[in-house]
Amino acid sequence: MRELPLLEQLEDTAVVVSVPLNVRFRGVEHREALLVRGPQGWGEFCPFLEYGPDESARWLACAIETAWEPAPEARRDRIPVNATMPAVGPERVPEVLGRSRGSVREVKIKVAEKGQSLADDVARVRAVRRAAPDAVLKMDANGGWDHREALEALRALAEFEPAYVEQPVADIEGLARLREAADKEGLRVPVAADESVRKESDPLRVARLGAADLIVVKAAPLGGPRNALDIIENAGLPAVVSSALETSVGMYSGLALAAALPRLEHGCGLGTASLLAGDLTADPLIPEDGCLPVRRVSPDPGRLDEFRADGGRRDWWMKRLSDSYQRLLARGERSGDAGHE
Ligand SMILES: O=C(O)CCC(=O)C1=CC=C[C@@H](O)[C@@H]1C(=O)O
Ligand SMILES: [Mg+2]
Repeated sequence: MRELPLLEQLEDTAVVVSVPLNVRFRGVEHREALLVRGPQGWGEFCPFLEYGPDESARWLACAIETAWEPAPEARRDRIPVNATMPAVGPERVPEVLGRSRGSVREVKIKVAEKGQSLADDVARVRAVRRAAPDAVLKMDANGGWDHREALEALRALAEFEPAYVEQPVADIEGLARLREAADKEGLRVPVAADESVRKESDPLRVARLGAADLIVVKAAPLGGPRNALDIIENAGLPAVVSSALETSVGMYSGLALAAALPRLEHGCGLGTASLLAGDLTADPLIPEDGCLPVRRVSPDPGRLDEFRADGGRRDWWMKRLSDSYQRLLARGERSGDAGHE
């Protein structure tokens, strides 16, 4: 980043919102976020509530980049996306898929949810196959299996010919070991790394250790689109851009990243605005025929009021903003009045 805006500039424009989801996703039922406004438009600072200041600082760098700096040069203006299927029962699958408009070309299905079994996963995947017979399927275990469970799951899921399984086990060495074991069995299921890229101090370790066939990249946890582009280039692996469950306003950082990528081999996980029961705009980024347009979204003032979080939640987010800002300064980012008009 060139220069950070002053903390006061961020605080002056900050609006804290809490938007309900229409289906529980990774334990979240309300998505909280702090929006800031810079010379380029709005940015969304929305680390999940349990994240500490070091991790959150990268999300703030992304919000600032999005609001204060022009997007990296775009190579496309429409992004193919996957529908995202939370760990719901099979009976809810048609309803969730129905929230995307038109045909759905790819579906990413959550598996390995705490308290559920492999049979639950297979039933959900089968229901998706039934509802979208021609769609490419992929699964995301969020590191929820151990080695033995993951191998068993890959065997059970192979019949659906997944494009990949995301983060089947939690750690990088485990991913490498699983790939080797799957290969020995002749299981042709590619492995993607997500948490092993965005939560590691060294996002390139996965690539160095040959622990994944591809990487999942998210603009916010990786410190913004430009940093994410550098990581992808240095990793030398195919990349899938995915959301961090932003509102349609924050989704722009992921769209800008996906638009700038030299190669885009898979649908991106940027269709998650359809998991929100409300959004900050009347024209949300809902996929149509498996694609999203690359466009910035400004919040509607009425909707900002509708979803505004006040009192204790606002105080909590303002403190988080300041803590994360201090971390960015401590990392050597310079503050100035960048972009001050
Ligand atoms: O990739 C997608 O289809 C949607 C985004 C998505 O799955 C996620 C968004 C935010 C937090 C993560 O737990 C989750 C993921 O693990 O990829
Ligand atoms: Mg994931």
